[in-house]
Amino acid sequence: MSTALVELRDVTRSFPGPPEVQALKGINLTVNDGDYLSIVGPSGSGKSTMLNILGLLDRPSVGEYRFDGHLTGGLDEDTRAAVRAQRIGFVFQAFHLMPRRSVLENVMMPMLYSGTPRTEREDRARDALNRVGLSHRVDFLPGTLSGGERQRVAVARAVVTRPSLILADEPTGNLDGTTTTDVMELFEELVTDGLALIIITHDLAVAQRAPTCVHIADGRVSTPE
Ligand SMILES: Nc1ncnc2c1ncn2[C@@H]1O[C@H](COP(=O)(O)OP(=O)(O)OP(=O)(O)O)[C@@H](O)[C@H]1O
Repeated sequence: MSTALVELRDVTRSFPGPPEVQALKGINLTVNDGDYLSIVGPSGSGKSTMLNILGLLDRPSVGEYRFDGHLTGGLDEDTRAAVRAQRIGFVFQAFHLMPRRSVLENVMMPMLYSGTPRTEREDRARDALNRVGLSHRVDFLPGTLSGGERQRVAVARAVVTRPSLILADEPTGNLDGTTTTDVMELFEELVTDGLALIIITHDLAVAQRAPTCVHIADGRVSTPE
């Protein structure tokens, strides 16, 4: 049996408070290479907490998180940061691009501390931008782009390190209908190439595009479909 990319086992995350909040309660989740799943649930149900744990930005209070078969609980912060930088790409609702840097520089940024020579970083960033259909925008500043273009830059930045997993938190929340479809089609091409994609969304039409939709309510997975 091949190793799962992501495995949460009985994961609970409590915030001490007071009052104490149990944001996640006994979550089990397995994600394999090339899996595509959406996470939906009401505000405050634990979606971002789960994404933070999956992205190694936070740790379970109880339970285990294995990434590519390795237990992550005992890893120090530097190792976690390295795994995050090499294996996980993040896409956010508000794009989080650096406003004073060109599109190309934004996409080169995740490789800055990887030791990759500048020429290779630039080639890879140009490839990633080509991939998202923005080769004509490399020298632009993010503020001069449309919302859909900005999110495509963010997708290029997320994939430029060739990660195994993309975590997307409301990636279409600031986009209109047509642009949402464009960005989702782009994500889905990445899944076809073997990346695993986990997307948090309030948009049911977006959620239903994924073959697996995980519903969270009050910190528990309620009805996986
Ligand atoms: N750092 C924290 N300290 C204390 N409580 C927290 C913290 N982070 C999250 N919580 C609580 O945990 C619960 C889950 O929060 P979380 O942000 O994961 O929900 P969510 O489903 O992502 O919500 P939304 O859709 O509104 O973003 C909430 O009750 C929240 O108040």
